[in-house]
Amino acid sequence: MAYGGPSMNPPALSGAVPGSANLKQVKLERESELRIEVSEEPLRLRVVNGTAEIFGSELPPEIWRTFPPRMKFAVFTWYGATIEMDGVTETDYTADETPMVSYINVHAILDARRRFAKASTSNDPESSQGPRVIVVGPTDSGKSTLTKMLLSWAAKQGWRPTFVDLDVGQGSITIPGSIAAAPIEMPLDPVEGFPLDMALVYYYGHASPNMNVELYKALVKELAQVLEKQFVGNPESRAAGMVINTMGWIEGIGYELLLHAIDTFNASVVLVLGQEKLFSRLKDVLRSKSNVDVVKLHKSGGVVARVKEVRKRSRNFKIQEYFYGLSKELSPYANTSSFSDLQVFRIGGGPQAPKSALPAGSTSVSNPLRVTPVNIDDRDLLHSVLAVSYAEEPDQIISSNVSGFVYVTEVNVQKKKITYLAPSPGTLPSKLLVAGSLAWLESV
Ligand SMILES: Nc1ncnc2c1ncn2[C@@H]1O[C@H](COP(=O)(O)OP(=O)(O)OP(=O)(O)O)[C@@H](O)[C@H]1O
Repeated sequence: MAYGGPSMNPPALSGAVPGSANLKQVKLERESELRIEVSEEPLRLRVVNGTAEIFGSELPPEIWRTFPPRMKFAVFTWYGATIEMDGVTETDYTADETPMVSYINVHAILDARRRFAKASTSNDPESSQGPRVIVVGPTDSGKSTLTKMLLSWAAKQGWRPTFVDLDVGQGSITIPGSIAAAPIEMPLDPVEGFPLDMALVYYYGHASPNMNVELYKALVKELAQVLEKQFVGNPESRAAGMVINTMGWIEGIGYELLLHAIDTFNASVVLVLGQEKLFSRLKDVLRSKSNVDVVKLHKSGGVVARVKEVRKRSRNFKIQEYFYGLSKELSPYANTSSFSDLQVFRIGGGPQAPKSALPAGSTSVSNPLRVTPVNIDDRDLLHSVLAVSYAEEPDQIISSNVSGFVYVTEVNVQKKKITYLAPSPGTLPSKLLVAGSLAWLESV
């Protein structure tokens, strides 16, 4: 089967349904998908006949679901289905050339490895460890989408795999600028996405690892160590293994960081999406590791590329979603504290000059892991997103995960008061807050 670009087949049965101007039915043949870009208005959709799934998560029959503006997704069917849409889309078309068969084959192999790990009676940490999958590839190759599918298919079969998100640029579990992990107990909701309630979150504070590479690595290591400890006491989740999503930065330092993640999480399966060069580099460099499989997979023709501006906007939406909910249905709580009740810290000395930019022979003197207090008076914090650390002392900040985030809406220097939004009421679980370079303007 060829996995080239989309084949723009006209839907076999398509047209307005009497009763609503925007109601349309689409009949999908087996192993084909309906690719949709939602317009600025929400779209309702349901399965009328047959079975269909969105990125690995099956849609219940007959029930209307509402998809938010600008969402891009595909409704895929293994055996054929009729889909009904109510609303105006930006684009919708069917495609029968998809890489889904190769993706489900990967899932089947992972499933067999999970069973093997579960059946292992020995205490050998190797054989009782399920697959540790890392998905890598350039930007817009469909990494997050493949990650979702693998997790949802595994959860559907009763596994409880751990999702790890190392992509600080977009942030699937929580706001961008974070790395996080969460157990996935059931197929992901196609609209709600990843569950946040049991997530283990570390705050890096920037949208690109470039801003402080050493900090990024330190947090990745911290997260991996905590998960490792959790696996020791939990054979079920150990056998289910993990699926790790990475960022699309695959050149230079980005490539080094991929190798660092593969090594730190002891990945056993590296899935390379959409780039021959990366596949061949990783295959070469990991050749000596007999327990690591490097697998090349085709990118889906349905993946929608996002330009820099769109990425920035989607980061802003993600922050907005954290405080206001997906459809702005939540109201965050505004709190005011005295400067003296909170302590805000920054990690590292701001952006580091790349080595190449320094005079020959010199090295940067700033310590990228230094934790320094921020003077709240200087108003720099206005519109910042701050993480609430679980650290008890400032020197524990790097090794501590965070309970959540606040957004600074006002800094009153005269009264020495700071006002912020928080997703839940009451006092913050900690007085130690962490600042980065992540800011947000509510109007965006
Ligand atoms: N088959 C498909 N049909 C329609 N839309 C799709 C399909 N596959 C992926 N998409 C959409 O394309 C966009 C990009 O996909 P995805 O986020 O998986 O890429 P990525 O490689 O993880 O991106 P990043 O560069 O941010 O790491 C998403 O909005 C996703 O929902």
